[in-house]
Amino acid sequence: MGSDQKVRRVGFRHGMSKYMVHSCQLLAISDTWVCKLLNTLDHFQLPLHAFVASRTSNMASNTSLGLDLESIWSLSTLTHVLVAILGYHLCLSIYRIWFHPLSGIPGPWYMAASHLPEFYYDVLLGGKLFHAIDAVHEKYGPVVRISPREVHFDDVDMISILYPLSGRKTNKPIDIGKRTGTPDSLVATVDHDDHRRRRNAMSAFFSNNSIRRLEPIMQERLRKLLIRIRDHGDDKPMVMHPVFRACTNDVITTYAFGSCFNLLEEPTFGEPYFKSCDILFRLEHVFGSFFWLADLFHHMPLWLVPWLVPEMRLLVEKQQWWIDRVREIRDHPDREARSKSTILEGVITGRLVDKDLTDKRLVAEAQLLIFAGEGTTAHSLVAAVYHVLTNPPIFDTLKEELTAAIPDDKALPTFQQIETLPFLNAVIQETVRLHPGVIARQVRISPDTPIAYKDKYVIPPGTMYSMSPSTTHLTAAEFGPDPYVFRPQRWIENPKISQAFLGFARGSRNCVGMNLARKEMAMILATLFRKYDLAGKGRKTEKGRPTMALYDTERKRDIDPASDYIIPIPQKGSQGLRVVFGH
Ligand code: HEM
Repeated sequence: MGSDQKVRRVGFRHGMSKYMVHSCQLLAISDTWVCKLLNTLDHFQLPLHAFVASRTSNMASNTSLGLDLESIWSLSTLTHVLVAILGYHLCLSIYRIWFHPLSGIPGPWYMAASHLPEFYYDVLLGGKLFHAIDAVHEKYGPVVRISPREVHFDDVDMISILYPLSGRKTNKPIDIGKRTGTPDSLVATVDHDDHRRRRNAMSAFFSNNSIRRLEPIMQERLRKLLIRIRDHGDDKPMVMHPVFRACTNDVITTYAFGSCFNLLEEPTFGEPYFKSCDILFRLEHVFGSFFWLADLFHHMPLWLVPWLVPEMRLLVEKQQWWIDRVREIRDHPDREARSKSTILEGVITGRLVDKDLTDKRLVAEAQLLIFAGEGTTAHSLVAAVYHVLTNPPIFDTLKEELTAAIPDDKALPTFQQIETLPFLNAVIQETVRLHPGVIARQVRISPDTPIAYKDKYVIPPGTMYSMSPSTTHLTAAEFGPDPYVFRPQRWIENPKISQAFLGFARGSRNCVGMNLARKEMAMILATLFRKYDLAGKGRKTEKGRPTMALYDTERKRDIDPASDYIIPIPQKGSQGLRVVFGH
């Protein structure tokens, strides 16, 4: 185990003991509170009966006593209701720990007993369950029960069994739709067969051949990106996340609808809009814990949302734009004859059934495409730039490869030039391993077939099970003794390690946009690192050559995930990756 990983592990252990203490405190507090309440009520019972009896005898002569009696009765009813609720939860917890079909799976009793730990880590602490899960694996082994109804794995040998490409049905729980507010989008589709039909309508747009049509669109955006960087001014730190997010948003919106918001041209790179979207991500765990709240929120009319949450106005405006575009395509009299150059045109005119073509589902699909296609790739791009700039030997190897492939440093790269560059591809793969743009657990359900774990345990059909890239990518033996270290060469030395890679998920529900994500990353990284030289301590730069260097950016604070809100979020107060350019 490398020293960095040890540090991380010790950090986890420390974090875990802290979390355990917190959860025990929480349970203890609620327990004490409940005991106190019961004692008080118990204590109250006898005097209450005596009081009721004495008052009842006087009732006929004093009408005001009727009111007292009512409040007394309601108090007594409340006592019974509370005791019944507590009794029910106690029995349920006992059942879940000792008699549930998952009771033999290792894991802490409090996670088996209730959803309270999930609520505590994800809602109260803010997206921290993923750290707690790592610590639970460390203590209980590669298969653990992390909630009354979910089993989590950290075993590379299970990947092909848990995430098959074909051969058995793979469902998803309704949770994902509730959390994201897109219950009928592809990623949240519960039923296996519905998913296959919807995925087929979209997947052709993401083949390597299909995305070739995006080359001029990407090049045009890259030209704009370079202009914005030049105009930003020399030696002035540039916050890169919104810049990359604007770039990826423009590309995916154009591909989905045929036009975009030109966020790269906005002075703020669309940051206020992104902040507006992030509120939805921040609500994810709250909605996951309170489905009724999710339903209430997602069923309210669109105009009411900014009225209740003014910060979401910009997102609602974009949602209205998506709705208008979807209706325009779907309700076009000559729908079938329309060209199918955009994803939405393809989806709408594809072989779908009526229930797939409702306003609600199509807008959810549009929202999924935009959200899945922008922040994810931008997050990984930020991490890639950080690692290349902090590792001069990696920068030099990449520069050498790019210089050979793209002889003219004033020209933008073409798809053909960057397609087969082993080191650039290794940089991308290593980045997504350490910094996947989707950090959420990859949850699935096998609806009909039980899943066996090495003759030890059987996961019954209908059970939620999951794996997480943030766990497996730091523990799998495939990644050697230094899994926390950014070392692209590992992918060139041993390509077989890809069998432990979960960055884009695996199986029939893996990331449909991964070719696009890889291509966007390759084009943006090739453009930046071909044009700019690395400046900094001990680096000799040629006079007149453009340079780039990191500005006050730390891995733990600004790059590593501190919270899981589907997308990874860095520590509070972080400004993310900042870079200074010189021209
Ligand atoms: C580095 C960038 C990206 C990463 C790390 C990533 C990762 C993932 C992962 C892990 C999933 C599976 C989620 C689950 O198990 O529930 C997924 C699904 C998906 N991704 Fe990506 N993604 C990236 C970029 C993109 C891009 C550019 C698009 C383009 C629109 C995209 C579209 C989708 C869609 C539509 C799904 C749902 C697929 C399905 O359920 O069949 N992703 N992505």
